[in-house]
Amino acid sequence: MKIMLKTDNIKFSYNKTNIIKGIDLNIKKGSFVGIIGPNASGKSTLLKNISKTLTVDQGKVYLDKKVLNDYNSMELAKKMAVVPQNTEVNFNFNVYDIIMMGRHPYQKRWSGLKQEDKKIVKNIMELTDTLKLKNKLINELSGGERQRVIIARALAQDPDVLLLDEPTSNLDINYQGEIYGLLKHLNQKFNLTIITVSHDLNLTAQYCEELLLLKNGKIFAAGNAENVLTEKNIKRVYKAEVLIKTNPISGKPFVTLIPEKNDKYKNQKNKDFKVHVIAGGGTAQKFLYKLDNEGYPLSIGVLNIGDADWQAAKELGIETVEAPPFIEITEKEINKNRKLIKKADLVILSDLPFGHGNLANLKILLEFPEKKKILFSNLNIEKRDYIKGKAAAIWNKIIIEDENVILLKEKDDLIKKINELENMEMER
Ligand SMILES: Nc1ncnc2c1ncn2[C@@H]1O[C@H](COP(=O)(O)OP(=O)(O)OP(=O)(O)O)[C@@H](O)[C@H]1O
Repeated sequence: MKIMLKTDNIKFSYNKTNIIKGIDLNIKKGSFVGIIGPNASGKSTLLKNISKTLTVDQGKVYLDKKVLNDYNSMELAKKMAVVPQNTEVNFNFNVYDIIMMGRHPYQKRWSGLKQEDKKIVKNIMELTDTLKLKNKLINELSGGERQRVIIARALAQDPDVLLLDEPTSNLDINYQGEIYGLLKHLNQKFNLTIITVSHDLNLTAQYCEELLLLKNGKIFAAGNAENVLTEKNIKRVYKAEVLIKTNPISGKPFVTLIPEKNDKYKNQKNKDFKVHVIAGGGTAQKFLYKLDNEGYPLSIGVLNIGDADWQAAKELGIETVEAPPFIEITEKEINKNRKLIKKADLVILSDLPFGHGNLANLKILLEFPEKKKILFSNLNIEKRDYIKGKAAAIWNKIIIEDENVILLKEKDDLIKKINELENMEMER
């Protein structure tokens, strides 16, 4: 496939500070590439290097096989258009005139606007939803409106390559989707090569077929969204803890920040009282967040993968024994759970329903009569027993015979109760 833009080991410094530290790009014609990376990793500088806004110190940039520096400005403007990060315009022209400026490389000196230019601009204004702004002055527009006008002006250049630096940073959620939808449309219909810089990992994952993850002036990872947007890569590059799920509609990765793990200002209590939770079906998710927030070291199991409690445990980074859904928990998983219970100072049994698949999660409590336990008793066990009284029989045995059981009706009382137990433990 034809290479539209290529760089060979390019380097660039601002005042002797090396910013771009050797980058090789091979961008195919008609591709849609997203450059991502943390603040100051060099994304905008790279974009400026490949658009001749800044000339590289070392290495070469080729646009359609020709060295970038050999293009004159008019030739380059017909081939490549740039939507910069800062879309402020110095002169207060109206929207129509601003977009028409994009036709400038095609106009001969002294010849006025051609019918064709007018037609192209009108089409682009329709595509970008800027027609209604036609007579407004550019400096009277909102940030988002101005951004769409600047994108329209770039499209009016009818380029082969479109470079955009954070094209949706000023846009509301509706226009974010619309602009990326428009870019995808132009990419697919007209084979326009598009390179965007963005901080929006999810929009990039959704629309760009290739991602370049920059770290400190170098490419850290490149490829499709599934390979680039991994929890490990994001932790290494952004130093952020995220959870990557799959967008159920597009099948693309979806990145969620885990606030609890990234909050430097959070009161880190780091208690020394270990709590193991047995739950399922989303019966524990609320109190898991509360316990984590209180600083209790937590473990949980055995949970079905995909269950709401499993999701919460993952988000909080809790040590979890997990099992595939719809099949009975195996001896191996039970054993892992056993080990975690052994290490815990307290076990909490949530008011989960029991079936054949998870009965082992209840039975295991019989093995630990000496361990402090909190059992939620608000929901009658008979109502949660889907195996003809088997679960109820075990539950009743535990609450009758086990002296370390505390029955709790209200989940809201949980923290208070645990604090009491923790204090008793410390006094011993
Ligand atoms: N004109 C300049 N003069 C000197 N240093 C600059 C200049 N422009 C950028 N830098 C520095 O170069 C580094 C890379 O900046 P750049 O704007 O390329 O990063 P970025 O990845 O686009 O960041 P952001 O995500 O914050 O927009 C930063 O440390 C920045 O301070």
